[in-house]
Amino acid sequence: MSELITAIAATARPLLVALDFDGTLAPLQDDPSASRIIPAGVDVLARVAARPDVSLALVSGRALHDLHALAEVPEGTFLIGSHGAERARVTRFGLDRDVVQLTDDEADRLASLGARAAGLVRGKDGVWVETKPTAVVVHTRLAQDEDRQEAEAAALALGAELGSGVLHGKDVVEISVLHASKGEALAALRDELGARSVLFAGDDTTDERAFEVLGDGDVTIKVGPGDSLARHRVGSADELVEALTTLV
Ligand SMILES: O=P(O)(O)OC[C@H]1O[C@H](O[C@H]2O[C@H](CO)[C@@H](O)[C@H](O)[C@H]2O)[C@H](O)[C@@H](O)[C@@H]1O
Repeated sequence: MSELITAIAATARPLLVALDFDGTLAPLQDDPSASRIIPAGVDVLARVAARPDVSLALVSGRALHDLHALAEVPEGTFLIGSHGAERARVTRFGLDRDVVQLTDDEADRLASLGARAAGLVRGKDGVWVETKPTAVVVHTRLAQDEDRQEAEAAALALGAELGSGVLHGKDVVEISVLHASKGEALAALRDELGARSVLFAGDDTTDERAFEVLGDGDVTIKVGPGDSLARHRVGSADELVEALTTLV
């Protein structure tokens, strides 16, 4: 932890603090609608965002409207949703957002994906489908091993057939009709803001795309166990929030 705190203190300014949501700020839940940022996180993010030399962003796989509803972040926060396919900024009047426009082919494939995914989960206990503006997600957190393996294999095959991008995260297979990644979205936001350094924290394999685009002067933090390109590691959302207090 002390190495991480030293690295955070040494970041060049302006600094972009970009954080994943599920598993990073909000402990994982069986029901995604029950996810909440930990209370200490709400407070520290408000204080981080108030710093004149720091910008705050959440970079999530969540659909943007979902992320906005769950993340209690202050005005000015950038929200990147659907793994980079959606983007907005929080204002006092609501979200200032870029609306995703699907082509006819993408819209048709999304509709087919929804129908085919619904078919592949039928009869499998604990497997269900979440739909997003650019993707469908097959969730397997509550399934027993056999149903989980079958559902994930079928979802990956469906993704190869109809998707433009497939991500295999924690108990989810996400099939998108757009090419998007947290890495591309984070690099674009960094350029736009002219940030001299970036702090990014994430817990899942999908966050590795963001770690990939960061360099020596940046701070990369893996939350929890698992292989990672990140230089630093914390055990939980509480530890991450504790480290972020260094900024304020
Ligand atoms: O990029 P993230 O902010 O980590 O979002 C990734 C996915 O998060 C949600 O699923 C994950 O969290 C759920 C609630 O804790 C959990 O039940 C599920 O197993 C996790 O994979 C969300 O439902 C997905 O749409 C996001 O893409």
